This record gives sequence, structure tokens and C-alpha cells, in this order.
Amino acid sequence: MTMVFLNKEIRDGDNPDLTEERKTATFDTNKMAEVIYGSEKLARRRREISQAVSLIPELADSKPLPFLSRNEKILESTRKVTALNEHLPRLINMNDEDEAWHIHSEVIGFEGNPLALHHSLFIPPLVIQGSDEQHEKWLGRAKRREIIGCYAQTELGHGSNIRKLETTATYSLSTQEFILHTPTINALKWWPGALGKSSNHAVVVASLIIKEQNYGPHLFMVQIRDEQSHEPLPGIAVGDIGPKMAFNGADNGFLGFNNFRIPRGNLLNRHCNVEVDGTYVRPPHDKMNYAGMIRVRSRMAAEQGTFMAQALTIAVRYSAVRRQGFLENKSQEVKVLDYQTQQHRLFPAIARSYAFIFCGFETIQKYETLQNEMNSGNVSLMADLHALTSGIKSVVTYQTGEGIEQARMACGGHGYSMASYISEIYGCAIGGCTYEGENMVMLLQLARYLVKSVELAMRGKPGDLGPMVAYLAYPDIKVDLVTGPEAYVKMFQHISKRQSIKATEKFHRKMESGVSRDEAWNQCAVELTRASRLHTRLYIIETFIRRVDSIEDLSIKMVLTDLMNLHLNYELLDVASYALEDGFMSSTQMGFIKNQLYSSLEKIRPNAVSLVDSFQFSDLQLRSNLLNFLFQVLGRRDGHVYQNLFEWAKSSPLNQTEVLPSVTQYLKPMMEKAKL
Ligand SMILES: CCCCCCCCCC/C=C\CCCC(=O)SCCNC(=O)CCNC(=O)[C@H](O)C(C)(C)COP(=O)(O)OP(=O)(O)OC[C@H]1O[C@@H](n2cnc3c(N)ncnc32)[C@H](O)[C@@H]1OP(=O)(O)O
Ligand SMILES: Cc1cc2nc3c(=O)[nH]c(=O)nc-3n(C[C@H](O)[C@H](O)[C@H](O)COP(=O)(O)OP(=O)(O)OC[C@H]3O[C@@H](n4cnc5c(N)ncnc54)[C@H](O)[C@@H]3O)c2cc1C
Repeated sequence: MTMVFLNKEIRDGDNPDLTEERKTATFDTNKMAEVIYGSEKLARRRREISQAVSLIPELADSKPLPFLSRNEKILESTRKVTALNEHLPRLINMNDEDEAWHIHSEVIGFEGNPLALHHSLFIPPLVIQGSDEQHEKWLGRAKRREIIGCYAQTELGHGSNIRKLETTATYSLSTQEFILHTPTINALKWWPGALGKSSNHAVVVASLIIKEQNYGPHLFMVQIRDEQSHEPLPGIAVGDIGPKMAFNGADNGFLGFNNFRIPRGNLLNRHCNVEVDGTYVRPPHDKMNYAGMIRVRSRMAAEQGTFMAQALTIAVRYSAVRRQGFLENKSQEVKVLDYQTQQHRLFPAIARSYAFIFCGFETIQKYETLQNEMNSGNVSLMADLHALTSGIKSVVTYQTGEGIEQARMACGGHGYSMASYISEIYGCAIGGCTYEGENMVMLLQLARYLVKSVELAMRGKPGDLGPMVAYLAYPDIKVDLVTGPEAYVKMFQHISKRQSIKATEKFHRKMESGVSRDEAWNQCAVELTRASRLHTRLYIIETFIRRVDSIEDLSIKMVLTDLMNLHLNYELLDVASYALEDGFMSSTQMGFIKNQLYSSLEKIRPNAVSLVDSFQFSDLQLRSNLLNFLFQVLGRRDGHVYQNLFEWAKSSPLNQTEVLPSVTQYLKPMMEKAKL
């Protein structure tokens, strides 16, 4: 029987320790899900989709994924994604990217699949950079999945420095074609997801050469495999790059061109062009060809927030059923969730998950505004959003990695087992520190923007600063943290401003002492990245406060205020040394922050399970219970962990036979030999 109590679904037969947690929570998890996902409709649609998927047996994993070989993983992920595509039009709104993301995460999990990049990295640049005529030619086919594509930019020798990509696309005036060529091994495309074995098309980024002049990286639509035989076309070398830390259900690949010709019309030319006579038509912004990367980065805060939320759901539920050691009552061991250290490990990460998701919705909206403006020829918002998303991408991926790792350790030994599913989530999430721009490189992009802004403020032109950096010109007025969130923001602004100014001044001093600009930049790089992180963390705090301010439901607002206070104190404590250094923060204030932090942990404790339940991840999504199959088991909603861990172990292929060949072939002879 299921009893609904503030929508927390207390189910008969659930582990009583979890039931107790759900009963004591002070808010409605459905209402919280509406805040997390943006509206009642969006939250409800997620539940409906999860429910519909759970009723379709062919969408379930046919075997436990960690027990599969790489080939089996790719076969299984391809089986599931093609089966899913058959059902999709019935299950989701096909124009809704969030619904598509959600359903893929239910069915595929974190292992990746050969069509993931088709939708997230092949179609979007075609939409953004392709002309109407090019949309006519390829977009319908791509959307109907008549063709499969990927995004091939990174090379063996270059990923971060796009300007130095070595693959060339040389315009031939005589044939009006581009000749794609890979001049060296280093110039092989390397890493693109789904390139290795699955795609028959690629958006290829290559340096455009016209009459021996290099116009820098441009995007080209390239067919790489025959549509019938799926064999590589003559002049193309393509293959898989081998197993990775994660994403092993996907085929990241390499690609080389041997003077491979494509028509002039294959340069994606919505914003730039090469005329028949070789005349180059410039785009409205120098970095227009990088616009697709801003799009992907703008989605990463929400994405990474949900990755961390999944690991935390597993760890918090497990911590509520795991009993070990004693506190006051010596007759019953305590839930490990009652230890302050466990709470300190998990609750700030829950707060960050919420913060990243809220911040993510804002950045996605900002990107959509940019996209609309770009479509009408206005590129003035690009620089701001490039700077912002560069910082956010770097901070959230790093902190998500930290949070997931804490979740793993919080599960003790069982966290280390693949039965927890946390290692798979971790491998996928920390890929984000590297892909879409290596974190240090992207922090330094934001630093360029901050340095320029500080210079404007120094030149007495604070009016020229955009709203995101206006605080760089604010006067330093001491704050009383007791007055609430605004004081925390002011304290953080001071810290961030001071670090940006210090790094800029150091950079200037270096140059004044005769060091070249690039060398001076490098000698200040650590300080500059610190400034970027602080600026970004400030921005995330502000978005959290804005979101909580906008909530009307009192019970939700109260618990989110607790979570926000935890976030404010945890973040400020983490960077307090910057404010102690110049006396802006007193040691008394430091003590206040710590006490607030500990009291926030206590306030959140009764709501912890419901705060993670509110993400409403299904057991399928957490790979915690699939139909009749018992796979990864730690985050199960019903909390029945131990018997399912035992079932999991029994299903290991190693246990299908009592005596393994490793014993008969090697250990037995060794032991026999030792007896002689
Ligand atoms: C639950 C479900 C589970 C499923 C999980 C699925 C998860 C997701 C799957 C996806 C997985 C992987 C996808 C990964 C895809 C990729 O990685 S694609 C490759 C991405 N590559 C990169 O990001 C490369 C990074 N490098 C760059 O972007 C550029 O090289 C860099 C910006 C660093 C430098 O470019 P330069 O051309 O050299 O520019 P600079 O000289 O440094 O700067 C000049 C000015 O240009 C401004 N600029 C730079 N970029 C932009 C931009 N995009 N927009 C606007 N302006 C830009 C820069 O600020 C400088 O301005 P200034 O001179 O200071 O005013
Ligand atoms: C899971 C995954 C999926 C991917 N998918 C795709 C894809 O679909 N398509 C695609 O084209 N690519 C893809 N990539 C490639 C990815 O975009 C690149 O790996 C990434 O941009 C980093 O570039 P790099 O490998 O050249 O790193 P490098 O730049 O070589 O980084 C190595 C080190 O050098 C440092 N460094 C480099 N330059 C600077 C600098 N200027 N200042 C300071 N430090 C610097 C970095 O901080 C880092 O510590 C994927 C990568 C991964 C891991």
C-alpha cells in the first residue's frame, strides 16, 4: 500500500529508517520538485515520463552494465537508444530539450550512447551556423536520424588552442571545393563522441585557407562514411580511440583526411562565407564560429548540478539506512547521517546541487536571449556570456567532482563498489572539467574580462562596467553578517573585487618591470584564476538568493532558506582567508560563520532525505532497481540495500562457476609446485 503524506509516498515495505525520515520532513517534495525544475508542469512531466518508461521492458538494461565488456556496452546502449527512439514521439514533446535529456538519462544512464552527440553537438552547430539552404539540405535528415553526426574539433595535438588546429580546408578556385587535409599525425581529430564507429557525418572544424591565407577555424559539414555500407569514404581514416574513464557506451573517435574534397556549399555559412571567386565574407563577430561552445557551456551548470544530485541521492538515502556506532542511546546504533561529519560531507553538496540547478536555468535563459539577438545580427551580448559561462563551467564541474567524491566516501566501502553507481557518475561528471574547454583555460578567459573591467574601473569609468561586474567599483563598507544574505553578498563582493584588483595590479607591475604581456600574464595566472573562481562563486550565490526570494510557498521557502544559509556560510568560510587578510572580516565574524554553518546542518538534518527525494530521480535513473533485475543497489528508494547487494554480488559473472580458469591454469599449478 502507498500512503501519500505531503507527497512523500510512504510505501509499505520500505525500510523503516527511510520511512521515518520521510515522515519527519517539513515540506511537500512535489512542490519542491516544481521549484527545482521550474514549474508544476515540468516536474509532473518528469514523473509521467519516468512512469511511462518503467512500463516498457525493452527500455530497461538487459544486463547489469558494469559487468559488460566495451563492445557489449556499445551494443546495449545502441539497442536501448534505438528502441527509445521508436517510443519517443509518444512519450515526450519532441521539441522539448529538457524532456529529451531526462528520458535519455532514465534509459541510457551515464554510460553514453552513439546518438548522444548527434542531438547535443551535431544538430546545434548546424542550426546556429548553417544557412536556411543548409538547414533545408541537412537539418531535416539529421532530425529524422537518416544521418548520424558528431562534432569534430579537437585534434591529437590541439584542443584548448583552437587557433592552432592543423586540419586544413583549402579553397580550390578551379573546382570550387574545399580540400580537407590532415598534414601530420598531431592533426588527427581525436576525442569527438560517436565519431569512432557510429557517425556517417561530422561537423568538422578546420582552418580555412584561401589563396594561402589562413582565416582561422571554420565549420564544415562532411560526410565521412558511405550511407549504404557504412564504410569510411575514400580519403578518410576513422576509428575508436579506446576505453576511457567513463562514457564507455560511446565511441569517441579519431579522424584523418587525405586531400578529401567537399563542395563549397559545405562551409556552414549563416554568418560567414567564401564566394565563388574566393572572396571571404567576414562574420559579424570574430569568434562567431565559437558560438556553439557558449551554448554547450551555458547548459553545464544545470547538467552538473543534477549529476551531483544523483550521487547525493544515493549517499543520503544510504546514510539514513546505514547504522554504525553509538551516540547517546547505547541500545541502538545510529544512522550514520546523524554524525556531524557525515552531514558536513553531504549537506553543503546538496546546497551546491540546488545552487547549480538554479544558476543553470538563468544561464540557459541568457543563452536563449543571445541566440535570438544573434539571429537578428546583434552580437553585443557574446563577450559577457562567454566570460560568464567560461567561469561557471569551470567552477561547477570542479565542485561537482568534489561533491560526488564526498558522496562516494560517505558510503564507506560500498561507495567504492560499482553497485553504488557513484563511480560511473563521477567519471562522467569530471569529464566536464576537460571537455568544452579545459577548466584553467576557461578561467583564464574569464580573467581577461575581469582584468579589462578592473582597468575600466581604475580609469574612472565605472559607468562602463556591465551589471555583472559593477561591484568592482563599489566602495568598501564593512558589513554586519547578522543582517542576512545581502551582507554575505557584500562580503563576497569585497573578496572578489580585491582579488581581481590585486591580480590586475600584479599583472600591470610585471609589465611595467619590462616583462612581456604574455609572460606577465603567465606569471600572474594562478592569481587570475583565483579571481575568476571568486567572481563565479559570487554569481552563483546571487542566483541562489534570487531564486529563494522568488518563492511564495512558505514551507518550501523555509527549507530552501536553511539550505541557502548553509551555502552562504560554507562558501564564505571557504574563502574567509581573503577577507581576514585585509581585516575586512574579523575573527569574531569568522566564529559567527562557523556557528551558523553548524546550526544549518542541524536544521537541514530532518529534511535531508526529502531534499534529495525532491529531485525525483527514479530507481531506474540511479541504476538502483530495474524491473525484475537487481543491479546497482545503494540508492534504492525503498532503502533495502543489504539483500540487494548480496543479489548483486551473486549476479557477478565470476560467480557463475565455482572454479575459475585462473585457478586451474595458474594458482593450482603454483600450489602443486610449491608442495614438491
Ligand atoms: C544524465 C545523462 C548522462 C549523459 C551525460 C552526457 C554528458 C554530456 C555529453 C557531452 C560530452 C562531451 C561533449 C564535449 C564536446 C567538446 O569538448 S567539443 C570541443 C570543445 N573545445 C573547446 O572548448 C576548446 C576551448 N578553447 C577555446 O574555446 C578557445 O581556443 C579559447 C576561447 C580558449 C581561445 O580562443 P582564441 O581564438 O585563441 O581567443 P583569445 O585570443 O584567447 O581571445 C580573443 C578574444 O576572443 C574572445 N572570445 C573567445 N571565445 C569567445 C566566444 N566563444 N565568444 C565571445 N568571445 C570570445 C575572448 O574573450 C577574447 O576577448 P578579448 O580580446 O579579451 O576582448
Ligand atoms: C569525455 C570527453 C568528450 C569529448 N568530446 C569531444 C567532442 O565531442 N568533440 C571534440 O571536438 N572534442 C571533444 N573532447 C575534447 C575536449 O574538448 C578537449 O580535450 C578539451 O578541450 C581540452 O583540450 P586538450 O585535450 O587539448 O587539453 P590541453 O590543452 O592539452 O590541456 C593539458 C593541460 O594544459 C593546460 N593548458 C593548456 N593551455 C593552457 C593555457 N593557455 N594556459 C594555461 N594552461 C593551459 C591545461 O590547463 C591542462 O592542465 C572531449 C573530451 C573528453 C574528455
